[in-house]
Amino acid sequence: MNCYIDAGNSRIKAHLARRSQKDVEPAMIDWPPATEPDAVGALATRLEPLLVDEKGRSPKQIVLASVVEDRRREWLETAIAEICPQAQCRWLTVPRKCCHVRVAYESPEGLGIDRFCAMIEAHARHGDRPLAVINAGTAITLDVLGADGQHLGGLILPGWRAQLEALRVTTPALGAAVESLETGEGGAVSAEIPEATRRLGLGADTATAIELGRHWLLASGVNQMLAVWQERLADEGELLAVLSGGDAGRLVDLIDPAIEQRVEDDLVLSGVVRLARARR
Ligand SMILES: Nc1ncnc2c1ncn2[C@@H]1O[C@H](COP(=O)(O)OP(=O)(O)OP(=O)(O)O)[C@@H](O)[C@H]1O
Ligand SMILES: CC(C)(CO)[C@@H](O)C(=O)NCCC(=O)O
Repeated sequence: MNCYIDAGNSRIKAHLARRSQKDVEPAMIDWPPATEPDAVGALATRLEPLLVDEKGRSPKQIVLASVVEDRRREWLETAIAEICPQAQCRWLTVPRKCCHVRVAYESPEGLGIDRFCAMIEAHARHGDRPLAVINAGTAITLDVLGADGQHLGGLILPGWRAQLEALRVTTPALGAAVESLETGEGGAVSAEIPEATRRLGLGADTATAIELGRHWLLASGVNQMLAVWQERLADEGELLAVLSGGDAGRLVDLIDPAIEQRVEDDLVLSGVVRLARARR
């Protein structure tokens, strides 16, 4: 039995699998807060149900794809060693080329492993046409692939929560409005925006102005980028936008219906499994 882990900045996703298993069934946990005095212990408690199955069996090999800083990487390594000391950990790195995808970065190791895994999985699923692979996580990344698997490069944008966090830190006087959006009342604010206001795109109170601001920032950036690359790659076929990540459902609502689009929730973790099993 192997375990595949996608360690993102907000959450950790894991899939416990037998070698022959095809479907990826992700389980998800949050990182312990930075203020947690026993971060490793707290992480091990959260992680154990993901690593040990109902019969008490744990994996022989744990394959990890991580985009977090060294400190949380060490927490993860130590927590895993506590839960299943016999398991061998294998940290994936980005190769120049694998699974028919060739990385645009001059130094492939500089590219996020989550972006690479999402690209190889999207290309394996839809590789006969150009793709925009969009990962709407803590950061939103958007990578363009030619129909032949050549990565043409990408964009990194602050994600939904990160945009609020930036305003909270840099403009403290907006704190109350930001907090109303962050604490879930934000969901209510955004749900209560009347359809006409949504289309006009202007807020007449601070929380709505912030909510519509991030709506339009992402909608205009992403749609403009998709329109440009749809046109540039027209000779290779119609561009398909493949979305994954915690905010994929929100982002897909903002994408121009003229662009073909699909939400595929398990994209990164499936790509982790694909990369781990690939012959290189
Ligand atoms: N329960 C939740 N916990 C954390 N984030 C959530 C939750 N529900 C929705 N989200 C949204 O999902 C986003 C995180 O998505 P995801 O879990 O895919 O990111 P990640 O893989 O941890 O981050 P990244 O890969 O960008 O480092 C958050 O920015 C937030 O807006
Ligand atoms: C951009 C994020 C944070 C998105 O998860 C991750 O892919 C990452 O840390 N990337 C490294 C930098 C890069 O991809 O250029």
